[in-house]
Amino acid sequence: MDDTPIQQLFDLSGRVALITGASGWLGNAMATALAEAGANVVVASRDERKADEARATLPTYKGSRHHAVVLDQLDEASVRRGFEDAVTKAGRVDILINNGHAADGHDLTDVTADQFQQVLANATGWFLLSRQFHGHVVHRNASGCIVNIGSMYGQVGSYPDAYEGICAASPVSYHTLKGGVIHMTRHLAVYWAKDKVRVNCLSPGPFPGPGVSQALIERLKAKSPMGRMGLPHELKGALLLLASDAGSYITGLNLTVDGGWTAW
Ligand SMILES: NC(=O)C1=CN([C@@H]2O[C@H](COP(=O)(O)OP(=O)(O)OC[C@H]3O[C@@H](n4cnc5c(N)ncnc54)[C@H](O)[C@@H]3O)[C@@H](O)[C@H]2O)C=CC1
Ligand SMILES: O=C(O)C(=O)C[C@H](O)C(=O)CO
Repeated sequence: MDDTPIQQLFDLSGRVALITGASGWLGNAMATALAEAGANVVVASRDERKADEARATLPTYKGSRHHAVVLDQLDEASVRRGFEDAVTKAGRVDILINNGHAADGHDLTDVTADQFQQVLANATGWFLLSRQFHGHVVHRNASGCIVNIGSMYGQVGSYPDAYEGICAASPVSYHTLKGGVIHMTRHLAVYWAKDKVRVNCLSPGPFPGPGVSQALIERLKAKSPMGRMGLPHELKGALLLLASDAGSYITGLNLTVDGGWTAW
């Protein structure tokens, strides 16, 4: 019986966490959660300046140090270089958060094959980064964990009139991507469990950022059992459960944080 006190189970002191898209709306909150739990955070972004700005906002505890690397998940060479750069700067990587994404604005009627493929390519990038991370952990004979950021829209479709008259409907390519990411999580979890690499998915519900119109927020609120939108800090607890020793026996899970959206 391990009698580690509960406070220490969530403690990430001394660990290194790499997070993609950390300059974004939810990425910044999740990077902050990792830093607040004591981790050394490596902020990855396509843009060097944005990565460094996001790094500079993170709190430090007990001598933790944060770093910034450039990584475009749609470019295989950039994924490889970005990960190597993270290892060079931080010494190693223990936790990988696949969070970055860019969806197209097109729906069923007008999306082209190239646009659709481009969105699905985000899953390829997450897979390549995960595979490199897995190799790194195995090479060090260590343990590690991956958290993929899914979506409620990887589990349920959006209702057809949700966006009508307000903006383009939630894109079909994005829904396909997120469903794929949730299932890739399960597949990698099963294969890599023996290598002490846990793989889980954290799927947010509606967490509209500053650019989302009030009209759409009202529509989404009307559908949400809790009657309100999620706030970025409300992902922190779930992220730390999956990324810390508190979740040591959890792998292959899709943990949904959606105010009840997918419950009905
Ligand atoms: N905001 C929401 O309501 C929800 C968000 N999510 C998921 O949460 C994650 C974060 O979303 P938000 O913070 O809202 O989005 P955001 O647009 O604010 O941030 C996304 C970040 O990903 C980065 N990114 C885009 N393409 C990239 C690439 N090729 N390589 C590396 N980084 C790239 C962007 O630069 C940006 O920093 C995404 O995976 C999204 O699908 C899921 C459900 C709901
Ligand atoms: O990005 C997702 O996945 C969403 O669930 C999107 C939000 O619900 C939304 O449309 C408001 O940001």
